Amino acid sequence: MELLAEHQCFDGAVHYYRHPSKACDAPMRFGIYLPPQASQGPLPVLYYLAGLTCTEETFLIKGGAQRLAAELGIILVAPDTSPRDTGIAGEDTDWDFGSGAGFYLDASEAPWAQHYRMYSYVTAELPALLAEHFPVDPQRHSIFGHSMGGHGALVCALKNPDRYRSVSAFAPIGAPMQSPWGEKAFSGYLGADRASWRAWDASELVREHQLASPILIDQGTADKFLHAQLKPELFEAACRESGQRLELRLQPGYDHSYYFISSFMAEHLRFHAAYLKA
Ligand SMILES: N[C@@H](CCC(=O)N[C@@H](CSC=O)C(=O)NCC(=O)O)C(=O)O
Repeated sequence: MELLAEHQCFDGAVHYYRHPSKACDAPMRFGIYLPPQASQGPLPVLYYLAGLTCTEETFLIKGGAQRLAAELGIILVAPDTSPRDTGIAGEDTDWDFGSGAGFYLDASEAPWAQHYRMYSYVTAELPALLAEHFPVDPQRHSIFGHSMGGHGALVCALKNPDRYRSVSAFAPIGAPMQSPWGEKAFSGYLGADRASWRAWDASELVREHQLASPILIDQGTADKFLHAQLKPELFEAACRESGQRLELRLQPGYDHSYYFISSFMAEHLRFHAAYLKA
């Protein structure tokens, strides 16, 4: 692992690393916030999956989570949103597909399948790497995210009900099979057979697997992507039908930005802390 940058922050530190990833067959980057308590022993970990166009820096710069993470003694981990510079033709052409848009799934379609394996990276390779190098408690992991990453967090949790203690999301894509962003990504990464897409759509997965803890979602009502892309009502309906407990909070006047995310960050951290400390 190569340390790219280190910044002291609320008596702890933000570090950025690059490392060779087996899952993605490419170098990957991630950021980590180590609160001051990290010098004293294993701590719980909260993963944050960022949205389209973001990097491993976006959440740690704009999310406003470190002050409370330092108080609560929680390690924050923010992976990049895709592999980069893989050499795949067209990788950097669109902002909503390819670089910065890995969708936290394992692609099955050439040429993406070799490198675009963000699900395996986030749920298996990265936790193993963290366990080797940082004082993380392997029994206490939770996950949250925004937009594409909010959906990714839901998928990671729903596919691994025993691995994550809690999941929450800011303005997640609620049902990617019924969203232009999702249809574009799934067509490219998974191919034309829509039946295979269901394994990567949270509104489908929640019909098969329910979580012991309730899911928390915040959604701004002034979000320009709300009606065309995010459609939280579809995820809400799937949760209702399957019996999954969900708290979907519509926040009047808030948009899709980190001004919205940072406004509710403390509530999400406290939500996760309740499960991580138990
Ligand atoms: N380029 C786009 C806007 C891209 C955008 O809004 N990205 C969001 C995530 S969207 C869903 O995954 C984001 O978090 N951006 C980073 C930020 O700092 O706000 C457009 O033209 O609309």
